[in-house]
Amino acid sequence: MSKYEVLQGFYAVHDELGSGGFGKVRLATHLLTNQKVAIKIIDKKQLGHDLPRVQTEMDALRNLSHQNICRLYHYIETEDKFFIIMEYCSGGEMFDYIVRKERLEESEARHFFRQLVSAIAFVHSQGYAHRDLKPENLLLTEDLHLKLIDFGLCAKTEKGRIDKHHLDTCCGSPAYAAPELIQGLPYKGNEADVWSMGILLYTLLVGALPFEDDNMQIMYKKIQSGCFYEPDFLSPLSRQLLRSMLQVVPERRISIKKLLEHDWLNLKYTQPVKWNTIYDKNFIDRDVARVMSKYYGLETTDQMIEKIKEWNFDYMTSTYYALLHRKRNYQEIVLP
Ligand SMILES: CN(C)C[C@H]1CC[C@H](N2C(=O)N(C)Cc3cnc4ccc(-c5cc(Cl)c(O)c(Cl)c5)nc4c32)CC1
Repeated sequence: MSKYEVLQGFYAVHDELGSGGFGKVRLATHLLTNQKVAIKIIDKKQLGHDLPRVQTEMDALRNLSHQNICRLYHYIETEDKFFIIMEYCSGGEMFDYIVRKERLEESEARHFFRQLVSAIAFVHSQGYAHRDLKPENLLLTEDLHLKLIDFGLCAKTEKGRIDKHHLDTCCGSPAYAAPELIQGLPYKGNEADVWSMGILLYTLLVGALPFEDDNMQIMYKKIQSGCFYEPDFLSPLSRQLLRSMLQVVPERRISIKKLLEHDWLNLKYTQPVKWNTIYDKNFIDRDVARVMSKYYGLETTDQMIEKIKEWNFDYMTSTYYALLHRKRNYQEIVLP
């Protein structure tokens, strides 16, 4: 008997994939399609004053539909819990991938970094900042596509409102946190994200952190200095990019717009980074809608399409996405 009544008949819950301050993430099966999903289960009692972080993450996940952001399928709130059902990323954490390979060739680092820049450029274009970028929050799919997760600390940078955050939440991990952020100075989420991306690029290319020390105070000093070791194997272009991202003074730091045009990012690529979403909320896959219309007993496929377009993030939304995922993986799309 699964502990979670509300999931009965919709999902079969399996082992834990991992946990964090919020609760736990479990592997599950979407029963109608037999597709794997990940379910983030949050216990309201455990959260206490952190409850708004769930609302923040939900708003972000609802609005940020992008090929390099973990997809929200379904959202259930009960009296004492939240259930956030999302696409399952079977490739695991980017962190483990780097550790296994020690460090990546520049071409492979570029393959992943272009996808991260795409996700963050999109997040910023929608008026958000992630604010907790680190390898643990980058997952991989079976075909090595990068998926950004964990928007619990993200912030809406309202257009026009000066996005000056104070250290309201001890944002992310200090090793990836921008100097202005750890000094508790007012900072801009977008600029802090660019710094964290610089740290991430360094870990991809070097297999180590640019600023590290067991003693937190010494690590902070290293971050404020902005001086980091550049191994000989780094190409001049990659060093130039790292230095432009790891600028201590935020105003001198490269912008995401300039980053998209940077030569290192576009080396050997004919196309610039496609940072806008390739998903179209108004385009519904007809094959999937047809199969669903039969199951939901609707007269026509078009009726089903109109229902799906409501995007209620209910079981219908998750059935649509689960079937779409099957189709994209060349499996037939059938419902019992
Ligand atoms: C270390 N963190 C604080 C939590 C950890 C929990 C397991 C999770 N995971 C893993 O660690 N695998 C190894 C497998 C895995 C597979 N698919 C996943 C799909 C989504 C998510 C996910 C997790 C969280 Cl906390 C989110 O906010 C969002 Cl939007 C998405 N995590 C997944 C996930 C990675 C993060």
